[in-house]
Amino acid sequence: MPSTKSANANATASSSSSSSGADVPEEQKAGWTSFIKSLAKMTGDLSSMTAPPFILSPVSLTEFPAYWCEHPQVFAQISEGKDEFQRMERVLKWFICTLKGQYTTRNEKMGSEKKPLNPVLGELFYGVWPDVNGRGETRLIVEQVSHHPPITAYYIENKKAGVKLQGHSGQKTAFTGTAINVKQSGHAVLTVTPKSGGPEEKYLITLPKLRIEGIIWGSPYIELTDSNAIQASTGLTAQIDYKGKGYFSGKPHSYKATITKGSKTQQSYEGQWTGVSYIGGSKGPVFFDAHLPKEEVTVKPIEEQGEWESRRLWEKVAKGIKGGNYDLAGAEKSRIENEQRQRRKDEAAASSNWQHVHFTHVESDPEYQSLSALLHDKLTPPHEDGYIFRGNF
Ligand SMILES: CC(C)CCC[C@@H](C)[C@H]1CC[C@H]2[C@@H]3CC=C4C[C@@H](O)CC[C@]4(C)[C@H]3CC[C@]12C
Repeated sequence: MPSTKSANANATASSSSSSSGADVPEEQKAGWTSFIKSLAKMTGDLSSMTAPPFILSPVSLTEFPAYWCEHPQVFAQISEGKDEFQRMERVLKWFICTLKGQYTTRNEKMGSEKKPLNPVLGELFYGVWPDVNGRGETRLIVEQVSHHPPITAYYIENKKAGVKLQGHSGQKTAFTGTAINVKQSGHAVLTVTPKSGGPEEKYLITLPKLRIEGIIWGSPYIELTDSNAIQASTGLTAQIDYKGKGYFSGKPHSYKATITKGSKTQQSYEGQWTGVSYIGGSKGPVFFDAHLPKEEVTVKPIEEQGEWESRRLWEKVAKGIKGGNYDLAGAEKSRIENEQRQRRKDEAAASSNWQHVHFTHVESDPEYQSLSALLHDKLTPPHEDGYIFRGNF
């Protein structure tokens, strides 16, 4: 049984800190225990739950879409693939290269997975990766398009390279007693204009499931589970299957991927998304090495940001969390939340709605609809909401 196996592997990995809450500061142990108890009663959205200070991150979820482009070179080079297979392989490589940043950065920077700041409706995040060696400038636009449930929409474009990504993301969470299962909602569509000529290509990217382990010890980390897919308008499909410690290789953060056309397998890949992966089997040529240095997004100084921009909006809360001044952090957070509640009341009274700045909501995303039809996958619903970028940089 897969579940037993992963639970055992995890227990072994953490045997040095076997007593519950071992990594929790002494004075926050009671708070951690009651947080775990409240997880059991959670109904799918833990973003608004109160958690003890040691587990709080000073970074808002609106910053997370930047993880899609911390290797801007790999992103830009997708359009230089010579044929549809090469371009799909480059899309897969780019997707795999984002995973380490997306799912392990907080552990690396802050010692464990943390609870991000829960964005307010209308929160914005802008960033850029400069043009280096003529690869072109890459721009990022993020907007929080829903607060309940939280949904973040984003748009990333390198005009010169002819590569752009539009997507949105939300999460449904469930507590198993020892781990948090996270199902991601939303999807992304990558549009590529091949440098070799020919029509624009679209790639639908579905999102993997997460399991947050290490909760009991107070040192959460993410393992990816199940699978996700990349479906190209050219008919090529990539499927990525994830396994933790003890499955494909005995190593955590492992994956296997295949590129297929119809029922024909074109190529397979395997390895660790946090390390090295190989073409064919584990003895094949290197496909991707995750030790490649990443480039963090460049953001305007806070003084030059507008009041809805994430780092300016959360400035004092972040300062409080970073400096251990949790009273300040708490007071500022309440001030922001009260202000939001008042806005919603005023809107209701005026029968008006909050207007998105950069995205238009559609009930069924037409690109999703046509690409998911090619994917022949029972787990992928035929329709999903879309947040379409209006083109206003
Ligand atoms: C750490 C424990 C106690 C609290 C858990 C907080 C939850 C809300 C956090 C922990 C890890 C977070 C995820 C980490 C990485 C990503 C990938 C990104 O592309 C979309 C958001 C998403 C999917 C985050 C959603 C929120 C998340 C699930």
